[in-house]
Amino acid sequence: MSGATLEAYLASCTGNRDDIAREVAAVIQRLAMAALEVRKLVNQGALGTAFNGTRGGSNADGDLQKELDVLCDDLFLSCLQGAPVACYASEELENPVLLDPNARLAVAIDPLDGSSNIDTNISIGTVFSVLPAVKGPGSDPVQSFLQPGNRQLAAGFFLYGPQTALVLSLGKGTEIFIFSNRLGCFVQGYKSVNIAERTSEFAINMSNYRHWEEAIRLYVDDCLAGSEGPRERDFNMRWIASLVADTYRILARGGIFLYPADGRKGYSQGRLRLVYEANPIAFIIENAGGAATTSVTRILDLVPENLHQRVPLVFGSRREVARVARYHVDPNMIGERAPLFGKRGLFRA
Ligand SMILES: O=P(O)(O)OC[C@H]1O[C@](O)(COP(=O)(O)O)[C@@H](O)[C@@H]1O
Ligand SMILES: [Mg+2]
Ligand SMILES: [Mg+2]
Repeated sequence: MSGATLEAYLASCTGNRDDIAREVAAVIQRLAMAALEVRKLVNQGALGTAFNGTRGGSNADGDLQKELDVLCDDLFLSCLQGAPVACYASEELENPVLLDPNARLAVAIDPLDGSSNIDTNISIGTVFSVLPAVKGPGSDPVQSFLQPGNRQLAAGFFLYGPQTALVLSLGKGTEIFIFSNRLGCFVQGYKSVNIAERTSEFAINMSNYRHWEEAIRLYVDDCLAGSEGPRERDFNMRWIASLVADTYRILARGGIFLYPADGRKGYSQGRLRLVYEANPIAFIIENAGGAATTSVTRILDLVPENLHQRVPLVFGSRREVARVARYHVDPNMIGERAPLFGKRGLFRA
C-alpha cells in the first residue's frame, strides 16, 4: 500500500514539466470529478430519479440506451469543457464532439460500461482513453480516434462497485486508486499491478459456445476437461458480464477474459468496441504485465477503421493469452491434445 492521493501521484509523474503530460493529468482529474457524480447516481439505485429504464433510443451501435448511459455521457462531456481537450468521442454519440480546436488531446469514453447490469446492483464503470489529437488543415475530429492504441497517452477505468476505484495507466505501469470516504479523494491502493503469468481461471460467456469458431471451443473444452484433459489441472470460471469488473478481477488475481467473434448476427467481430473499450483495457493490461489480442493479433497495433468498430478481445495472463493464439495458428496443438482429443483436430476439414 502506498497511500498517495491521485493528485499527488499525478504531480509526481508530471513534476515541473510543462508538456502534454501535465495536460493529461488535468484531464484525469476532471474525469475523476465527473466519476464521483456518477458514483452518487449509481449508489442511489432505484431511489435515484434517473436510475431505471431505457431511453427508448439506441446508441450509434444499435444498443438500447439506458437513462444512466445518456446521463453519464452528459456528465463526462461537460466535465471536459474548458479542459485541454480538442475532441470527445463516446459510445453514446455517433460522431465526436469538437471541444477546443487548439487543444492537444482527444478523449474517447464508454461512459457506462456494463450498463445491462444497472438494475442488478452489479459493479459497472467508465472506461476512458486519452490520445494525442490529430491536427492538420481541415482535419476531421474522427481522425484523432483512428490511431492505433499504442499511441494512447493514458487509459483507465472507474469502477462503481463495493469500492469506487480508478485503474490508471500513464504508460509506465498500472496503478489502482480507491476512493477514500475519509479523505474525500482517490488514494493509491495498489502500486504497479503485476498480472500473474499463469492462471487457472477463465472468463467467457459460455451461453455462446455453439456460436464460437472451433479454436475457441477447443480452448474452452480443454479448460473444462481440467485435470483429466491436456491441461492436467482444474480450471475455475467467472463471467460478470461487466468488462470493468472482469478486468479488475484479472488485475487482482490473474485470469483470462475472452469475448471472441461468433456466428450470431452482428457478432462477426465480437461485441466489444476497439476505440473506447478494447484499446484502453489492452493498454492497462499490457502495462500490468499481461497481454491483449484479438485471439491472434495484438490489440494495440490495430488501426481502427471507424469509431464504433467492434473487435474480438482476449486478454489477461500472458501465457494463457499466448496459448489461445496457438489454438488458432499452431498445428502442433493437435499433437499436444492427442491422444485424448486428437480426433477433433483443430484443422479438420
Ligand atoms: O451480455 P454479454 O454478451 O455477455 O456481454 C457482456 C459485455 O458487454 C458489455 O456490457 C458491453 O459494454 P456496454 O454495457 O458499455 O455496452 C461489457 O461490459 C461486457 O463484458
Ligand atoms: Mg462497454
Ligand atoms: Mg457503455
